[in-house]
Amino acid sequence: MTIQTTPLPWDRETFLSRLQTVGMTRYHHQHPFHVAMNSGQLTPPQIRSWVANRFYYQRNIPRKDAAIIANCPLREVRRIWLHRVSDHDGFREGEGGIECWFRLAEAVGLTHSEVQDELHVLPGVRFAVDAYVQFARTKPWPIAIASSLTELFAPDLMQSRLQAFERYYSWISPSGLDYFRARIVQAATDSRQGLELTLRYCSTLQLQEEAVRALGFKCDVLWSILDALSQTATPIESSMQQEFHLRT
Ligand SMILES: O=C(O)c1cc(C(=O)O)c2c(n1)C(=O)C(=O)c1cc(C(=O)O)[nH]c1-2
Repeated sequence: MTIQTTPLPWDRETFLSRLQTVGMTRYHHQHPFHVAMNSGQLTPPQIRSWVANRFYYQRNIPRKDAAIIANCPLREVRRIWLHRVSDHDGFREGEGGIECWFRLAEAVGLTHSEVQDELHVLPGVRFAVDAYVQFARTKPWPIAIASSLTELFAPDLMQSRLQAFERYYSWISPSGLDYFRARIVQAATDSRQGLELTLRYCSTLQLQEEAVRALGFKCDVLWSILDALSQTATPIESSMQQEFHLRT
């Protein structure tokens, strides 16, 4: 008779280091689009395109977080997660991260309505973001929480983005960058909470391995957004080019 033994879960340090390895090797800070952006090489139309497309990500984050809350039967976890929805949506008109993103959009020369109506959102960006929301709707909530852990790596990237924008893209009004200033602090809190929940509730080896895969999946989501932006001559670029050709 063979006795089936359940493999032991990783200890906390091993689990943490597996998660960190995924982030360090696959996070979108290394994508050529980000490297070009943070070294001042993007044109105004490319910046506009990034802002208009990233808006689609921003507006879907609270839907993703609401899906996690809906799937989680533990009120102590829901209590921790709930602020993420209002951080982005605000408590009233004119507040919250999405509103800040609209201000960034206006600062780079986009109108409120073209952003709101998603006029410039690329198919690849839509597919990637929708996949993230669907992932949160359909996966066990601790796994969906683990997929948010890219945020562990976001504050450093946002800090260098902020410096790059102030240095290379001075045509953008500094008040347009408030989203990043606020988010550097929020992302640090969010990722700390997400990490504690992941380490506590992904308590079997199977869940731990799935959490590491979830983080890889999320890196792919963010990477695909930038791939789509890199490979497409966007409507924003085309209209700007037409304007340019008319003037010259
Ligand atoms: O600009 C960025 O590079 C970046 C990255 C990430 C991330 O790593 O997931 C987020 C954000 N920004 C962000 O603004 C944000 O609100 C956010 C929420 C989440 C999430 O998965 O719950 N990630 C991110």
